[in-house]
Amino acid sequence: MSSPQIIRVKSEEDVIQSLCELIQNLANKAIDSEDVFKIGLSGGSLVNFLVAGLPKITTDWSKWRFFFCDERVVPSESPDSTFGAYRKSLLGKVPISESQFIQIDSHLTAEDAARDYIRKMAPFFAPDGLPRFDVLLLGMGPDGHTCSLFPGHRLLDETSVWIAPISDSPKPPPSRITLTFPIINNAENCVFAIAGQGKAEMVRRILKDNEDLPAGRVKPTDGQLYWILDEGAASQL
Ligand SMILES: O=C1O[C@H](COP(=O)(O)O)[C@@H](O)[C@H](O)[C@H]1O
Repeated sequence: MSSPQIIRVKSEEDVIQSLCELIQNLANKAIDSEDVFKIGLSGGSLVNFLVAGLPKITTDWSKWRFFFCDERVVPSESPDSTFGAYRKSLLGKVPISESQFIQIDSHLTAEDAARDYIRKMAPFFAPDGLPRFDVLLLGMGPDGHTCSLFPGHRLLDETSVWIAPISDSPKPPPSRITLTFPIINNAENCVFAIAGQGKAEMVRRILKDNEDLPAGRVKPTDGQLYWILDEGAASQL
């Protein structure tokens, strides 16, 4: 793994700008070489970052395919649905359609939804080996979780499936699906974009103290890891 690139900027607006410039570069590079750009989205604060920044970038939007790093198994009309959040706030701001999102089937149990999502994802990737995303956009909760991989949870050591179900998420809603570490760490680029003092302690525990927390286990084996931090988030480094 190459060493993580830690990009320190002043404000949340600067985090959004750096993040979206980086996404633009990576997207256009992938489109030039592969004619498609495969990006994994997280929920939470990332949604607002992307809604503010993506309308400003220049790219061929028709080539983008949106996957979910994790998703809550709730109807897309629910305020807890990550797809629902992007549909409500991003569609209409950039020229993309719902069909470019690889969505979960929320009518299924988490177990079946995870299996179904693997089936939906598979045709976008080479038939042998692990899926290799161009970019995974990752969040980090104040407890150090990323995707729906929570501290101390048995899914941290899951290596047998690309996507795992979780029905006891400590953060509501309890029923979710999540990428597992073998897939996360097979991505070409993993990007954390973090703003605010509220995450400063966790950023320090991961990046400085090297504590074994879920977000700290993101270490792409043959890819690049980025942490984009504003002054607040980087204040304990
Ligand atoms: O529950 C979740 O939380 C994380 C972190 O969210 P944030 O609001 O603290 O940024 C998010 O990355 C994940 O996708 C989501 O399901």
